[in-house]
Amino acid sequence: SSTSYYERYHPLEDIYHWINKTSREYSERLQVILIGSSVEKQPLFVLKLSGKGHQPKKAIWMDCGIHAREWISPAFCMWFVQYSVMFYNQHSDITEILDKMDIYVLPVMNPDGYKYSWIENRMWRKNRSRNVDNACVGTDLNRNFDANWCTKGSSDNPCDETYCGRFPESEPEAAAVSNFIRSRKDLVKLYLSIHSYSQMLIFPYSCSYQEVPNHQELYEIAREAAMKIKIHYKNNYKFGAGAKSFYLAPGGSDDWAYNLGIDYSFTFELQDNGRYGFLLPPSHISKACSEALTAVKSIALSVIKKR
Ligand SMILES: NCCCCC[C@@H](C[SeH])C(=O)O
Ligand SMILES: [Zn+2]
Ligand SMILES: [Zn+2]
Repeated sequence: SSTSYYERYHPLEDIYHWINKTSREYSERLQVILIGSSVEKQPLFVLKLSGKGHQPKKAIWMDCGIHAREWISPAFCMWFVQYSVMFYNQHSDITEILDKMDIYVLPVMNPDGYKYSWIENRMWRKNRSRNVDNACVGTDLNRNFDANWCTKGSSDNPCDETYCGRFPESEPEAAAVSNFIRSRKDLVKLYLSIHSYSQMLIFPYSCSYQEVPNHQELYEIAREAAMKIKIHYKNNYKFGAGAKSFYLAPGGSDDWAYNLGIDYSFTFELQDNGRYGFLLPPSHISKACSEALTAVKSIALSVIKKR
Protein backbone atom coordinates (compact mmCIF):
# COMPACT_ATOMS: atom_id res chain seq x y z
CA SER A 1 0.00 0.00 0.00
CA SER A 2 1.30 3.41 -0.81
CA THR A 3 2.19 5.08 2.47
CA SER A 4 1.10 8.70 2.65
CA TYR A 5 3.56 11.54 2.16
CA TYR A 6 3.23 12.21 5.89
CA GLU A 7 4.30 8.72 6.88
CA ARG A 8 7.75 9.14 5.34
CA TYR A 9 10.82 11.19 6.33
CA HIS A 10 11.80 13.91 3.87
CA PRO A 11 15.20 15.45 3.01
CA LEU A 12 15.65 19.19 3.50
CA GLU A 13 14.98 20.21 -0.13
CA ASP A 14 11.75 18.21 -0.02
CA ILE A 15 10.59 20.07 3.10
CA TYR A 16 11.28 23.47 1.49
CA HIS A 17 9.26 22.32 -1.54
CA TRP A 18 6.47 21.19 0.80
CA ILE A 19 6.44 24.58 2.61
CA ASN A 20 6.08 26.35 -0.72
CA LYS A 21 3.43 24.00 -2.15
CA THR A 22 1.29 23.76 1.01
CA SER A 23 1.27 27.49 1.69
CA ARG A 24 0.17 28.13 -1.91
CA GLU A 25 -2.47 25.39 -1.80
CA TYR A 26 -3.89 26.64 1.54
CA SER A 27 -3.22 30.36 1.15
CA GLU A 28 -6.37 31.09 3.20
CA ARG A 29 -4.85 29.34 6.25
CA LEU A 30 -1.11 29.67 5.79
CA GLN A 31 1.37 32.53 5.48
CA VAL A 32 5.14 31.96 5.10
CA ILE A 33 7.40 34.20 7.22
CA LEU A 34 11.18 34.23 6.72
CA ILE A 35 12.63 34.78 10.21
CA GLY A 36 16.33 34.39 9.39
CA SER A 37 18.88 31.97 7.95
CA SER A 38 21.21 29.25 9.18
CA VAL A 39 25.02 29.28 9.39
CA GLU A 40 25.10 27.88 5.85
CA LYS A 41 22.50 30.42 4.69
CA GLN A 42 19.54 28.03 4.50
CA PRO A 43 16.27 29.96 5.07
CA LEU A 44 14.37 29.60 8.36
CA PHE A 45 10.72 29.62 7.23
CA VAL A 46 7.89 29.88 9.75
CA LEU A 47 4.40 28.85 8.66
CA LYS A 48 1.74 31.04 10.29
CA LEU A 49 -1.47 29.02 10.65
CA SER A 50 -4.62 31.10 11.14
CA GLY A 51 -8.36 30.48 11.20
CA LYS A 52 -10.95 32.82 9.74
CA GLY A 53 -10.85 36.47 10.71
CA HIS A 54 -7.52 38.19 10.25
CA GLN A 55 -7.45 40.36 13.36
CA PRO A 56 -4.24 39.62 15.33
CA LYS A 57 -4.94 36.82 17.84
CA LYS A 58 -2.96 35.41 20.72
CA ALA A 59 -0.51 32.79 19.41
CA ILE A 60 1.10 29.41 19.90
CA TRP A 61 4.72 28.79 18.84
CA MET A 62 5.92 25.35 17.75
CA ASP A 63 9.50 24.63 16.67
CA CYS A 64 10.70 21.33 15.21
CA GLY A 65 14.09 20.03 14.11
CA ILE A 66 16.29 21.96 16.57
CA HIS A 67 18.31 18.72 16.85
CA ALA A 68 19.35 17.22 13.51
CA ARG A 69 18.98 13.47 14.23
CA GLU A 70 15.47 13.77 15.71
CA TRP A 71 13.74 13.21 12.36
CA ILE A 72 10.34 12.52 13.89
CA SER A 73 10.26 16.18 14.99
CA PRO A 74 10.11 17.87 11.54
CA ALA A 75 7.84 15.00 10.46
CA PHE A 76 5.44 16.02 13.25
CA CYS A 77 5.45 19.72 12.33
CA MET A 78 4.52 18.75 8.76
CA TRP A 79 1.88 16.30 10.04
CA PHE A 80 0.44 18.98 12.34
CA VAL A 81 0.18 21.65 9.62
CA GLN A 82 -1.44 19.17 7.24
CA TYR A 83 -3.93 18.03 9.91
CA SER A 84 -4.78 21.64 10.76
CA VAL A 85 -5.43 22.84 7.19
CA MET A 86 -7.35 19.64 6.34
CA PHE A 87 -9.63 19.55 9.39
CA TYR A 88 -10.10 23.24 10.28
CA ASN A 89 -13.90 23.80 10.21
CA GLN A 90 -14.44 20.03 10.32
CA HIS A 91 -12.96 18.82 13.63
CA SER A 92 -14.19 20.89 16.57
CA ASP A 93 -10.93 20.88 18.56
CA ILE A 94 -8.57 22.30 15.91
CA THR A 95 -11.35 24.69 14.78
CA GLU A 96 -11.75 26.04 18.31
CA ILE A 97 -7.98 26.41 18.69
CA LEU A 98 -7.45 28.22 15.38
CA ASP A 99 -10.48 30.47 15.87
CA LYS A 100 -8.87 31.68 19.08
CA MET A 101 -5.12 31.44 18.46
CA ASP A 102 -2.72 31.73 15.55
CA ILE A 103 -0.02 29.04 15.43
CA TYR A 104 3.53 29.78 14.29
CA VAL A 105 5.23 26.56 13.10
CA LEU A 106 8.98 26.36 12.36
CA PRO A 107 9.35 22.95 10.66
CA VAL A 108 13.17 22.83 10.59
CA MET A 109 15.01 25.08 13.02
CA ASN A 110 18.40 23.50 12.28
CA PRO A 111 18.42 22.94 8.48
CA ASP A 112 22.22 22.62 8.19
CA GLY A 113 22.35 19.89 10.82
CA TYR A 114 19.30 18.14 9.41
CA LYS A 115 20.85 18.01 5.94
CA TYR A 116 24.13 16.79 7.45
CA SER A 117 22.28 13.98 9.25
CA TRP A 118 20.90 12.83 5.86
CA ILE A 119 24.20 12.98 3.98
CA GLU A 120 27.08 12.53 6.42
CA ASN A 121 26.20 11.49 9.97
CA ARG A 122 22.73 10.19 10.92
CA MET A 123 23.48 10.75 14.61
CA TRP A 124 24.39 14.46 14.30
CA ARG A 125 22.72 16.69 16.92
CA LYS A 126 24.10 20.24 16.78
CA ASN A 127 24.10 22.97 14.13
CA ARG A 128 27.06 23.29 11.74
CA SER A 129 28.83 26.43 12.99
CA ARG A 130 32.64 26.38 12.74
CA ASN A 131 35.00 27.35 15.53
CA VAL A 132 38.03 29.51 14.65
CA ASP A 133 40.31 27.88 17.20
CA ASN A 134 38.95 24.34 17.20
CA ALA A 135 38.45 21.66 14.55
CA CYS A 136 35.24 20.52 16.16
CA VAL A 137 31.99 21.71 14.57
CA GLY A 138 28.57 22.70 15.88
CA THR A 139 26.75 24.28 18.80
CA ASP A 140 23.84 22.63 20.60
CA LEU A 141 21.06 25.09 19.78
CA ASN A 142 19.13 23.86 22.85
CA ARG A 143 21.97 25.10 25.09
CA ASN A 144 22.49 28.43 23.26
CA PHE A 145 19.54 30.40 24.64
CA ASP A 146 19.89 32.95 27.47
CA ALA A 147 18.67 30.87 30.43
CA ASN A 148 21.47 30.09 32.91
CA TRP A 149 23.56 29.87 29.76
CA CYS A 150 26.54 27.49 29.79
CA THR A 151 26.07 26.34 33.38
CA LYS A 152 25.98 22.70 34.58
CA GLY A 153 24.21 20.43 32.08
CA SER A 154 25.99 22.00 29.10
CA SER A 155 29.61 22.20 28.02
CA ASP A 156 32.01 24.97 26.95
CA ASN A 157 33.97 22.44 24.89
CA PRO A 158 33.15 22.81 21.14
CA CYS A 159 33.72 19.06 20.72
CA ASP A 160 30.91 18.14 23.10
CA GLU A 161 27.32 17.35 22.03
CA THR A 162 25.98 19.97 24.47
CA TYR A 163 28.40 22.78 23.53
CA CYS A 164 26.70 26.03 24.58
CA GLY A 165 28.23 28.26 21.88
CA ARG A 166 30.41 31.38 22.17
CA PHE A 167 27.71 33.42 23.96
CA PRO A 168 23.92 33.35 24.38
CA GLU A 169 22.18 33.49 20.96
CA SER A 170 25.60 33.33 19.26
CA GLU A 171 24.02 31.02 16.69
CA PRO A 172 21.96 32.55 13.85
CA GLU A 173 19.27 29.89 14.25
CA ALA A 174 18.79 30.62 17.97
CA ALA A 175 18.97 34.39 17.37
CA ALA A 176 16.33 34.19 14.62
CA VAL A 177 13.89 32.40 16.93
CA SER A 178 14.51 34.59 19.99
CA ASN A 179 14.27 37.80 17.94
CA PHE A 180 11.00 36.63 16.38
CA ILE A 181 9.48 35.62 19.73
CA ARG A 182 10.66 38.86 21.43
CA SER A 183 8.99 40.86 18.64
CA ARG A 184 5.70 39.03 19.37
CA LYS A 185 6.12 38.41 23.11
CA ASP A 186 2.76 39.94 24.01
CA LEU A 187 0.96 37.66 21.55
CA VAL A 188 2.66 34.28 22.20
CA LYS A 189 0.90 32.49 25.08
CA LEU A 190 2.16 28.92 24.56
CA TYR A 191 5.67 27.77 23.55
CA LEU A 192 6.20 24.21 22.24
CA SER A 193 9.58 22.72 21.27
CA ILE A 194 9.41 19.27 19.64
CA HIS A 195 12.21 16.73 20.17
CA SER A 196 12.80 13.00 20.43
CA TYR A 197 13.12 10.49 22.04
CA SER A 198 11.88 9.33 25.51
CA GLN A 199 8.12 9.97 25.39
CA MET A 200 8.02 12.90 27.83
CA LEU A 201 6.16 16.18 28.30
CA ILE A 202 8.62 18.53 30.00
CA PHE A 203 8.05 22.00 31.43
CA PRO A 204 10.38 24.59 33.08
CA TYR A 205 12.81 24.65 34.60
CA SER A 206 15.42 22.44 33.04
CA CYS A 207 18.09 25.08 33.60
CA SER A 208 17.82 24.83 37.41
CA TYR A 209 16.14 22.77 40.15
CA GLN A 210 14.09 25.83 41.11
CA GLU A 211 10.31 25.37 40.82
CA VAL A 212 8.44 27.90 38.65
CA PRO A 213 5.56 29.90 40.23
CA ASN A 214 2.87 28.09 38.17
CA HIS A 215 4.48 24.64 38.56
CA GLN A 216 1.25 23.01 39.79
CA GLU A 217 -0.68 24.42 36.82
CA LEU A 218 1.91 23.19 34.29
CA TYR A 219 2.01 19.80 36.04
CA GLU A 220 -1.76 19.39 35.76
CA ILE A 221 -1.80 20.50 32.10
CA ALA A 222 0.96 17.98 31.27
CA ARG A 223 -0.73 15.22 33.28
CA GLU A 224 -4.01 15.77 31.41
CA ALA A 225 -2.21 15.52 28.05
CA ALA A 226 -0.32 12.37 29.08
CA MET A 227 -3.58 10.83 30.30
CA LYS A 228 -5.26 11.49 26.94
CA ILE A 229 -2.38 9.75 25.14
CA LYS A 230 -2.73 6.83 27.52
CA ILE A 231 -6.50 6.58 26.91
CA HIS A 232 -6.44 6.98 23.13
CA TYR A 233 -3.16 5.25 22.24
CA LYS A 234 -2.33 3.09 25.26
CA ASN A 235 1.14 4.62 25.37
CA ASN A 236 2.95 6.03 28.38
CA TYR A 237 4.41 9.51 28.41
CA LYS A 238 6.16 10.76 31.53
CA PHE A 239 5.80 14.40 32.48
CA GLY A 240 7.32 16.88 34.91
CA ALA A 241 9.74 19.77 35.38
CA GLY A 242 12.82 19.11 33.27
CA ALA A 243 15.67 19.30 35.76
CA LYS A 244 13.96 17.05 38.33
CA SER A 245 12.24 14.55 36.04
CA PHE A 246 14.74 14.41 33.16
CA TYR A 247 18.15 16.07 33.49
CA LEU A 248 19.69 19.50 34.12
CA ALA A 249 19.79 21.28 30.75
CA PRO A 250 20.49 25.03 30.76
CA GLY A 251 20.25 27.39 27.79
CA GLY A 252 17.06 25.85 26.45
CA SER A 253 14.50 27.67 24.29
CA ASP A 254 11.62 26.63 26.57
CA ASP A 255 13.17 28.06 29.75
CA TRP A 256 14.17 31.25 27.91
CA ALA A 257 10.61 31.67 26.55
CA TYR A 258 9.22 31.08 30.03
CA ASN A 259 11.46 33.75 31.56
CA LEU A 260 10.40 36.14 28.77
CA GLY A 261 6.88 35.88 30.20
CA ILE A 262 5.35 33.01 28.22
CA ASP A 263 3.74 31.21 31.18
CA TYR A 264 2.98 28.00 29.27
CA SER A 265 6.11 26.41 27.81
CA PHE A 266 6.71 22.73 27.05
CA THR A 267 9.33 20.52 25.44
CA PHE A 268 8.00 17.29 23.93
CA GLU A 269 10.19 14.20 23.70
CA LEU A 270 8.34 12.07 21.14
CA GLN A 271 8.59 8.33 20.48
CA ASP A 272 10.06 6.01 21.20
CA ASN A 273 11.38 4.75 24.54
CA GLY A 274 14.71 3.52 23.28
CA ARG A 275 14.06 0.52 21.06
CA TYR A 276 14.81 2.51 17.87
CA GLY A 277 15.51 5.88 19.54
CA PHE A 278 16.34 8.57 16.98
CA LEU A 279 16.08 5.95 14.20
CA LEU A 280 12.31 5.58 14.60
CA PRO A 281 11.14 3.63 11.52
CA PRO A 282 8.74 5.38 9.08
CA SER A 283 6.09 2.79 9.96
CA HIS A 284 5.95 4.35 13.46
CA ILE A 285 5.51 7.97 12.25
CA SER A 286 1.72 7.84 12.16
CA LYS A 287 1.26 6.71 15.77
CA ALA A 288 4.04 8.94 17.11
CA CYS A 289 2.49 11.98 15.40
CA SER A 290 -1.05 11.07 16.51
CA GLU A 291 0.15 10.92 20.11
CA ALA A 292 1.94 14.27 19.78
CA LEU A 293 -1.15 15.81 18.13
CA THR A 294 -3.31 14.67 21.05
CA ALA A 295 -0.91 16.35 23.47
CA VAL A 296 -0.74 19.60 21.46
CA LYS A 297 -4.53 19.86 21.24
CA SER A 298 -5.00 19.03 24.93
CA ILE A 299 -2.42 21.61 26.06
CA ALA A 300 -3.67 24.29 23.64
CA LEU A 301 -7.27 23.85 24.84
CA SER A 302 -6.14 23.96 28.48
CA VAL A 303 -4.33 27.25 27.84
CA ILE A 304 -7.32 28.71 25.98
CA LYS A 305 -9.60 27.87 28.94
CA LYS A 306 -7.22 29.73 31.26
CA ARG A 307 -7.94 33.03 29.52
N1 LIG B 1 15.19 22.88 27.45
C1 LIG B 1 15.54 21.58 27.99
C2 LIG B 1 14.36 20.61 27.93
C3 LIG B 1 14.79 19.27 28.45
C4 LIG B 1 15.91 18.64 27.63
C5 LIG B 1 15.46 18.41 26.21
C6 LIG B 1 16.45 17.56 25.42
C7 LIG B 1 15.89 17.35 24.06
SE1 LIG B 1 17.00 16.21 23.00
C8 LIG B 1 17.82 18.23 25.33
O1 LIG B 1 17.90 19.33 24.78
O2 LIG B 1 18.78 17.64 25.84
ZN1 LIG C 1 16.43 17.24 21.03
ZN1 LIG D 1 15.76 14.32 23.18
